[in-house]
Amino acid sequence: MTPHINAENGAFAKTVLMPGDPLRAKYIADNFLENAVLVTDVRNMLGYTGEYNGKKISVMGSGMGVPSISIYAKELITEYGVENIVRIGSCGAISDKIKLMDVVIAMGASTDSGVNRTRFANTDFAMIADFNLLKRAADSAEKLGASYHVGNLYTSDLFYCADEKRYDLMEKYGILGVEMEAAGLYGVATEFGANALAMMTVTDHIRQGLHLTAEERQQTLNDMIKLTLDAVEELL
Ligand SMILES: O=P(O)(O)O[C@H]1O[C@H](CO)[C@@H](O)[C@H]1O
Ligand SMILES: O=c1cc[nH]c(=O)[nH]1
Repeated sequence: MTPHINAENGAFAKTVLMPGDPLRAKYIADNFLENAVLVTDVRNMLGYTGEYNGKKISVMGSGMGVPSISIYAKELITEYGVENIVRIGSCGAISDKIKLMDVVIAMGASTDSGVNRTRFANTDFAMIADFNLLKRAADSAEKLGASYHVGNLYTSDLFYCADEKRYDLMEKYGILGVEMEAAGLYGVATEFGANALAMMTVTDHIRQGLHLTAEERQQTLNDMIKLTLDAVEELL
């Protein structure tokens, strides 16, 4: 057990899906996994292990922001032997080329967070996804006919960012979506030798001021969960 995870040794599968919201972890366990059991609940950061088509898989909330996901991802890898972590989250789009409900697969994650510079001698380490997970996710999106984009994400420390110019710069540099954890997850996975991928559905359009309805959120969430489970099934 760790300060933040009260699961027994061996309680997690080698592949863990990580939504930000712990209730989304419960939703996935209840609706998409078989024989799911709660394995950790410290601070209500719920984690479950169950089966997908008879193969062991876990799902656990990460909380919001780089510090939160960094704690859980690090402990899962070093204390529970987790090998693959796939973040399934939401993001805001900037470019008009990206639409609400599209899926964004983060080949790389740019960030204003300082953690990766802290890690890498105050220089810039390119935070990238594991290629095998990335390819599987893109193949799964293709197979399911999802509207998806693969490229650079922006992980922000601020959800409420007053600097509008920052979005101009992001658009110019081809950022597909803004969220708050991927660069942290990629940093932890790189440091501790695991594989990571972040996939988001576009729930908000920052420029256009658009947001999904509750019903649309549920639909995109279900689609992304299915896409992700199919993408990782062969690795379970
Ligand atoms: O929907 P999740 O996975 O929580 O992701 C996004 O939503 C939260 C902000 O509302 C941040 O965690 C951001 O990254
Ligand atoms: O971090 C986030 C997540 C969803 N939507 C946003 O605009 N930002």
